[in-house]
Amino acid sequence: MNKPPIIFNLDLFFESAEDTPSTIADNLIEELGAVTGHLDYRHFPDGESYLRVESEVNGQDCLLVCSLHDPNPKFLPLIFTAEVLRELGAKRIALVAPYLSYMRQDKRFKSGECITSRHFASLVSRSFDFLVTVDPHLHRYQSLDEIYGLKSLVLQSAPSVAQWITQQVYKPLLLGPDSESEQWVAEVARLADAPFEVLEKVRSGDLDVEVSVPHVDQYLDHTPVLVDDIISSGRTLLNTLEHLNKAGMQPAVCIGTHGLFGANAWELLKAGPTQKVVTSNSVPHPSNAIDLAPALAEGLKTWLTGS
Ligand SMILES: O=P(O)(O)OC[C@H]1O[C@@H](O)[C@H](O)[C@@H]1O
Repeated sequence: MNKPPIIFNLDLFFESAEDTPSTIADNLIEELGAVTGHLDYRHFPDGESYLRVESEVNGQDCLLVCSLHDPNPKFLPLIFTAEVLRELGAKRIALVAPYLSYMRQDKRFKSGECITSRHFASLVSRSFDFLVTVDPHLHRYQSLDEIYGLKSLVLQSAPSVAQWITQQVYKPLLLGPDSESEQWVAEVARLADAPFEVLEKVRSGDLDVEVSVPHVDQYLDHTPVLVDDIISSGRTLLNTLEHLNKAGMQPAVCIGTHGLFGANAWELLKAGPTQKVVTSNSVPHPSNAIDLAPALAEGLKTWLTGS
């Protein structure tokens, strides 16, 4: 019989005690009947990393769970862990990154800009055998294969999001804030059996976003549900909320698959004309309400039982 996979929760080293704890790794251990991997990770006085694998990994599949928000401080420890596991004889090494960072700069918009998505992908691909993620920000890329050189599995949050909406929202009207969001909102609407509209957004800077007023007259008795893949500065949702409010719609429910909540985005959104702000647990946060572990576990089972 195959030995159970070993799951290392890298998030443990990057969350302070006050933060919302990451639930994905624990839930996956349960769903997959996996074993908890133990690492000793700390910093030397000069800031360099010390890392020791305390579990026996020889011949075993190892899964590294790492929510890749705030990716820069996590990246070196992540790569060091994968490399030492390989040296210690791990059979295969998977990166479980429910939120996959560095997908948004997919083009050189101004001369000299670094297309960070490509270089991040190439670095990750050197150290891992497999990558599983949820709703990566595929805008100009059609698939991860365009930039990643390893086997990958992309899962959709739509079934889990649709289930949450069906259970929690009365008469929902699903709204995507821009054309990029159509891919998510259309699928969620289909699964939740609800109507949807996609609005128009013009972004003229990191914090400068304008969203068109939608034609919502026929939906005034519906609960608007804004669905997007990422909440970062929150500007896209805040702008949309403002317009919906002016158009006389009820306070909206906001759903972001990945809640990054930069600066004061969370406070601003909570204070805005919104009923509720909800995210998946891809990034640990008080807004987490949608568990992605069951979907990730299903995807990982296929990889674990494959050759
Ligand atoms: O407006 P913020 O929250 O900064 O950014 C999130 C938006 O930026 C896009 O790339 C995402 O798809 C989402 O619509």
